[in-house]
Amino acid sequence: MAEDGTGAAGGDVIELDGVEKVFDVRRKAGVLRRTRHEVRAVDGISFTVPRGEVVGYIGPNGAGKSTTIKMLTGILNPSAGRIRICGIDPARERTRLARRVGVVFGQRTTLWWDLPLRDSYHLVRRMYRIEQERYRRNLEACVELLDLGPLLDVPVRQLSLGQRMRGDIAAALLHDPEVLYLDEPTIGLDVISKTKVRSFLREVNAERGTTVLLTTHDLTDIETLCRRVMVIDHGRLVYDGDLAGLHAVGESERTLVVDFARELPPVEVAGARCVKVEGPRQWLAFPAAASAAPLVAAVADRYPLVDLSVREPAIEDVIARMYGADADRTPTPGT
Ligand SMILES: Nc1ncnc2c1ncn2[C@@H]1O[C@H](COP(=O)(O)OP(=O)(O)OP(=O)(O)O)[C@@H](O)[C@H]1O
Repeated sequence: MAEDGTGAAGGDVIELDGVEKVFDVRRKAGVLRRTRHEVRAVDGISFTVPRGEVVGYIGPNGAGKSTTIKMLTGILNPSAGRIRICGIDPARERTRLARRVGVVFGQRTTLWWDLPLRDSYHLVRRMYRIEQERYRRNLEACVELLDLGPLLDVPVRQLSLGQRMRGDIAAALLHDPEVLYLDEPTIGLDVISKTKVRSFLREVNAERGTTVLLTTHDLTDIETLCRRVMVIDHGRLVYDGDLAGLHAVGESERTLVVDFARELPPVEVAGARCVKVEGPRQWLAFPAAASAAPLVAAVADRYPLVDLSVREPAIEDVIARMYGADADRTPTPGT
């Protein structure tokens, strides 16, 4: 990627080399005394992301994900190492970089609380000096794909979490960013909103070739959107590959939750084991890297099936299993 930040087609859009972030934390240790210690939130991370790739950036709570994203936007300065986004150093040229990236933080909105969505978007347009025709085109596409039409005149504070999130994602895309950072974009959303957000992001990536870095605690986000996943733990990159590989390394399991027409003894099917029975409902654990289709076919063939769903393992479980810390535990079946 050109150092001048011109962002030539192709090449690596996100580049990190030996990046560290150390926080200096002071704690009260008496009436007048304060102790100081260091929190090494990001501890020597290197990776590159080529243009157009959608990458999952996952890890347990406190692993260093948000700190990384804040450094990639220029909000935080790295303590060591080198970062380039579209060839730009985020800490030195935050404003110039802002024109090339979009950011969505699931836990807080970038919209104006008391303004209707439409007015928030006008302000975004003026802030980024988006040319009128481009703005109209982008807004139209977002409104259609994210079902925002009926919400445009509603003040942001009156929107549900799912509606607000869709509104935030549209705001982040109005200036056609080349790179999109999404920090927990589906957190707290219902199933329908999650599906809408995921299919919209797929469309944006396919149509515009936007490079996406996504942090999430929801493995279905990763499964539907990312071919590549990076795992960070204690500030270090501990895995970089595809999701199937991650499941294989962690020997993780998914769960087929099956409702039968009546109560049955634990069913026996090849490739799965029954881990819980509750009335006519049973939980069958199977290797997460395997397809659910043959298992579903085998169960449907031999038993009176009413309904079924597939549960993904929790990201925390997958990572714990990577280290063998939890190797003997069966996944916690949901209800
Ligand atoms: N401003 C700060 N001052 C001191 N310590 C911080 C600061 N920001 C983050 N940390 C610490 O750095 C570590 C990484 O935090 P970070 O928020 O990046 O984790 P995360 O992976 O995003 O976690 P979560 O999934 O809970 O959002 C944690 O130990 C956190 O307490």
